[in-house]
Amino acid sequence: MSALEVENLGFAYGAREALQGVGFRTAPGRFTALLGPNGAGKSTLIAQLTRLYELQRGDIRVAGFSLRERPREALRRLGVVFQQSTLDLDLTVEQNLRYHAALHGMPRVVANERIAQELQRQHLAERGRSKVRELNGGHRRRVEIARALLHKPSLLLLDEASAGLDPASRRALNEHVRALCRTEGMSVLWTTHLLDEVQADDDLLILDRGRLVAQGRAGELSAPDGDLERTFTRLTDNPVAA
Ligand SMILES: Nc1ncnc2c1ncn2[C@@H]1O[C@H](COP(=O)(O)OP(=O)(O)OP(=O)(O)O)[C@@H](O)[C@H]1O
Repeated sequence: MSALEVENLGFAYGAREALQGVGFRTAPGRFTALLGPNGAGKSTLIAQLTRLYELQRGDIRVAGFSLRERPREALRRLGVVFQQSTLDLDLTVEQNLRYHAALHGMPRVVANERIAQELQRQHLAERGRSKVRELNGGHRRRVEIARALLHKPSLLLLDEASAGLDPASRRALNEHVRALCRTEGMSVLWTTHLLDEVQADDDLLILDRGRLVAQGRAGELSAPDGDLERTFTRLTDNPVAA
């Protein structure tokens, strides 16, 4: 079964078409990059995936559950790290995670166990008692990943998760999430407008002006010369983002 299936998705803001006939599947245990220049429709797609916006045309399935027919089951299998951080800077890492677990009705004993496991997995075990304000940007993002994974979703969605980080932290975060796929079999959808966050072995989706213009293994899409930047520019008519 696919980790995520998007079927003939269409969305318009009034008369303005933001997504048209978008369809793809992502494989379990894989790092899938959704790449597109500004305005391509990435945020609109994410907003529908997370049910911030109602679906207009088409459907989305998470681990086989349709967002139209079984929205609760679908959302339960989805963990999301949004572009804008929603951590409370004046609470500790553990307090932030406990608060989230309580909001989701997780019994306290279960929550404490899951929090300890997740902090370990995100290499943050020593930072549980630190205030979020004391952490650097990369660590804060990893706290958000821990939080997104508390309810054990099968798909982790990261929306421009590296935005605002310096280049070294950006690379480290990207590597960290790849390692979750490799060693833990996590399915990931990573949206970005930055080509250097894509590697040859990734499954790649390229979105441009509301349409999916390419999908496949990144290394194959950039053949014959292996130059993904040239492929991206050709497909989207867009000079590459810095
Ligand atoms: N609230 C809105 N009202 C009208 N048009 C919108 C609205 N939000 C987005 N759009 C338009 O829909 C299209 C897709 O925008 P969207 O924000 O989904 O793209 P994006 O790929 O996420 O870009 P960015 O990285 O800049 O956020 C763009 O043409 C945008 O101008």
